[in-house]
Amino acid sequence: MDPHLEFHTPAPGFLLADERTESSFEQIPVIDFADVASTDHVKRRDLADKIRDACINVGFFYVKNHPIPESTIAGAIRAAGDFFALPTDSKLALDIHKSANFKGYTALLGENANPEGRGDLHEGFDIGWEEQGAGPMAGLNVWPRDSDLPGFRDRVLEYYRAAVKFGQSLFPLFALALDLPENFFDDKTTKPAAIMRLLHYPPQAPALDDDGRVIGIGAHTDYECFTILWQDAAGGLQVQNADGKWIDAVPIPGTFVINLGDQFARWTNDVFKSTQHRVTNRSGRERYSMPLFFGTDYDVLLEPLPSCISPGQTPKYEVVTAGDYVQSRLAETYAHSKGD
Ligand SMILES: O=C(O)CCC(=O)C(=O)O
Ligand SMILES: [Fe+2]
Repeated sequence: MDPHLEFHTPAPGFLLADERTESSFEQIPVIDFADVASTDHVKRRDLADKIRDACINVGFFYVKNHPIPESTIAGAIRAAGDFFALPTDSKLALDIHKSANFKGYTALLGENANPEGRGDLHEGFDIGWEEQGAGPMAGLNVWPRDSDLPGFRDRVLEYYRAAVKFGQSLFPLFALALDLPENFFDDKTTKPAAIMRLLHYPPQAPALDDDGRVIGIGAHTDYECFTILWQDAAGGLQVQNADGKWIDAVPIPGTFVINLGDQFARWTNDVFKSTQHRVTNRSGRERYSMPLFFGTDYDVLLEPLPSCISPGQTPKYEVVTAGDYVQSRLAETYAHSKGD
């Protein structure tokens, strides 16, 4: 049997629900992924245990020794710089509001991640899974003309494919971390609902956030299972602990940040944390980042895992499909600028 598919037998009576904490972390753990492709089950179990710890206590962790080549990252970031430097009219020709499935360009203040906010001080470019029939969120991406931006599409797709592959390699580890068979998510992630964004945050002018309602991206949780985030050296990402304190997710060269989203919180009845986070770019220079949000296939039901519900406990969330959930959250986020 392929050791990756080996079934892990949970300890008798093991209840993940008993592990739920409201811990007030002060630091975001760094996890070494050198053993991610190991066929040694003990090493993978060890990695999964570290992931479980981070998911239960923080909802965020850094990954070092990740598999994405630095040249692929550099190519995508160069593409982002070139794209956001285009004239506004060329970018608005790709306006996300013209797309049926949330693909394309979001102008400054076009998104409002926190409903209390007045628009987010970033611009973005979104692409996703192109295969038709993968649900209403899938469909063709929109791209600038190659003559306007030679090489853009190839560089962005090279990064997208590498990040999707990385994401696919994480699902078996999350399954192990949840004491499930490593292949638990295989039939739920056949058409990866993976949305990737290029983000550009101009330096934050002090006057803008007089009332704290216009920042780079307002406090929010992500909607999918997990996010693979590359951030540049500018800093400004913060993560909220259970006491409400904002902890800096300082950029660490050579790492990715992984954070959990609402789909995993729903599978686990909040044993795994979908942690609030926000960005304020006070570095005095441009900030670029690239999140890839990895969800399950559109029709997968977000049903709580039995091990995450204590006897007599009522599940916290109504069961919905993963796709309907993400689609409704995206609609809320962009409603703010629709029709402008
Ligand atoms: O830019 C970042 O560092 C975070 C972006 C983010 O939280 C998001 O797009 O959901
Ligand atoms: Fe986020």
